[in-house]
Amino acid sequence: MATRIRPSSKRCAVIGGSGFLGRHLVEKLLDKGYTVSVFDIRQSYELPGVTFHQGDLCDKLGLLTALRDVSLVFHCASPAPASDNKALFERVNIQGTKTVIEACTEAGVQKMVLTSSASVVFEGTDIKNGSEELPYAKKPIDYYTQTKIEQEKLVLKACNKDRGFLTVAIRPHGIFGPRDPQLVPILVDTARRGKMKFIIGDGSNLVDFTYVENVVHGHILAAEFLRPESPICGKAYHITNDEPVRFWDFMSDMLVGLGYAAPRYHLPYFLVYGLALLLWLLSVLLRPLVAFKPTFTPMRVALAGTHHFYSVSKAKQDMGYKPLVSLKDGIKRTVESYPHLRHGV
Ligand SMILES: NC(=O)C1=CN([C@@H]2O[C@H](COP(=O)(O)OP(=O)(O)OC[C@H]3O[C@@H](n4cnc5c(N)ncnc54)[C@H](O)[C@@H]3O)[C@@H](O)[C@H]2O)C=CC1
Ligand SMILES: CC(C)=CCC[C@@H](C)[C@H]1CC[C@H]2C3=C(CC[C@]12C)[C@@]1(C)CCC(=O)C[C@@H]1CC3
Repeated sequence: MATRIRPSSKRCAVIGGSGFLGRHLVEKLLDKGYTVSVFDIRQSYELPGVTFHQGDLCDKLGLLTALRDVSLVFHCASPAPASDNKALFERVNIQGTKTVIEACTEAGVQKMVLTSSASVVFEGTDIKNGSEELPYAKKPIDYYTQTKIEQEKLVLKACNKDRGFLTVAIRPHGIFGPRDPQLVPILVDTARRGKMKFIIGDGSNLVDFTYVENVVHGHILAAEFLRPESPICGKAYHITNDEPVRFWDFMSDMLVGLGYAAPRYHLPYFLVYGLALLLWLLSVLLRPLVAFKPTFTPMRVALAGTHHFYSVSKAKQDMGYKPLVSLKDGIKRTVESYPHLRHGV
C-alpha cells in the first residue's frame, strides 16, 4: 500500500499553465497551498497568487528566470495535435523538452512531472486494458504522438537520484472537462456542419475518456510521491477515469446533453479510414495551392473506431490513485459548462 509523503517545498512552476489542463492544475495547486508560477507562450487568464512568465520553452534564459527558487516543475506544454505541424512538434516537444530539463537541472529544480499521453503506445489497432509494460508505438499514429514518445523518453532518462533530480511521466487519455478547447468544440463544430450522423464501425469499441480533475489529481499525487526511495522515479503511469466507455456512447451523451442528435448510421471502419487517408494525402499535396483541413483525419478515425483503454493498476498501487469524479458526473459538469455551444444558441 502506497504512503503519501508531503512535499518538502510547495513552490512550483507549471509550464503550459495557460492551457486547458495547465489552468485546472494551477487552480488545484493554489487550493492545496502551493505557490505557483506559470510559464507559457501566451497568458490566457489572471489569478491572484499566480506569477506569469510569458515565453517560449525553447528559450533557456526565459525558463531560468521562471524557475528561480522553484523545487517542482509540471511540464504540460505542447502544440495542439490538430496543428499537424511536424517541425513545430519537433522543436517544442523534443528540443524544447531538452531545454526544460537543462534549465531545471541548472536552476536546482528537484522534481519534474511530465504530461505525456497514453497514445505513446497506440498504433491505430486495438489495445484492451493496456499496461505500462506495452512498448512504445513503432508506428505512432501521427507526428504529435511520435514527438510525445521522444519527449517521454528524454524526461524519464533524465531521472537521476544521485544528482537530486527526480522525474515521472503521467499518461492521460482523452482529457475532457470545462474549457477544453478540443474535444467538445470539435464535436459540436462537426455536428453543426451535419457530419455527426455516422458511427464508424459497429460502435462497440471501448475507449478511455478522463475528466480533467482526475488528470490533475494524478499529477499532484505523482509530485507528492516523487521521492528518492519511491518506485515511481523515472516511470510512466496511465491516468484515466478507469471506466472504459463505448466511444460512440460517450460522444452521443455529450451531443444529446448539448441538444444535438446522436449519430445513428453505421459506416465500415476501413472505408472511412481509407477515405480519411486519401483526403489527408490530398490536403498535403494541395497545401501550396489550397489550405483545407479535413475533420476526419486518419488519426481521428483510428481513435474513433478501435478499442483503446488502459489499466491504471500501477498508479493505484504505487500512488494510491483513484478517480475523484465519475464519467457520468464529468459529462454532466462538462455539458453544463458549455451553454454557448448548445444547439440553437
Ligand atoms: N487533451 C488531451 O486529450 C490530452 C493531452 N495530453 C497532453 O496534455 C498536455 C496539455 O494539453 P492540453 O491542456 O489539452 O493542451 P492546451 O493546448 O490547452 O495547452 C498547452 C499549452 O502549452 C502552451 N505552449 C505550447 N507551445 C509552447 C511553447 N513553445 N512554450 C511555452 N508554452 C507553450 C500553449 O500556449 C498552451 O497554453 C499536453 O502535453 C498534451 O500533449 C495528453 C493526453 C491527452
Ligand atoms: C469523430 C469526431 C469528430 C470526434 C470528435 C472528438 C475528437 C476531436 C476527440 C476524440 C478522441 C480525442 C483524443 C485526442 C484529441 C481529441 C479527440 C481526437 C487526443 C489526440 C489529444 C492528445 C493526446 O495525447 C491523445 C488524445 C486521444 C483522444
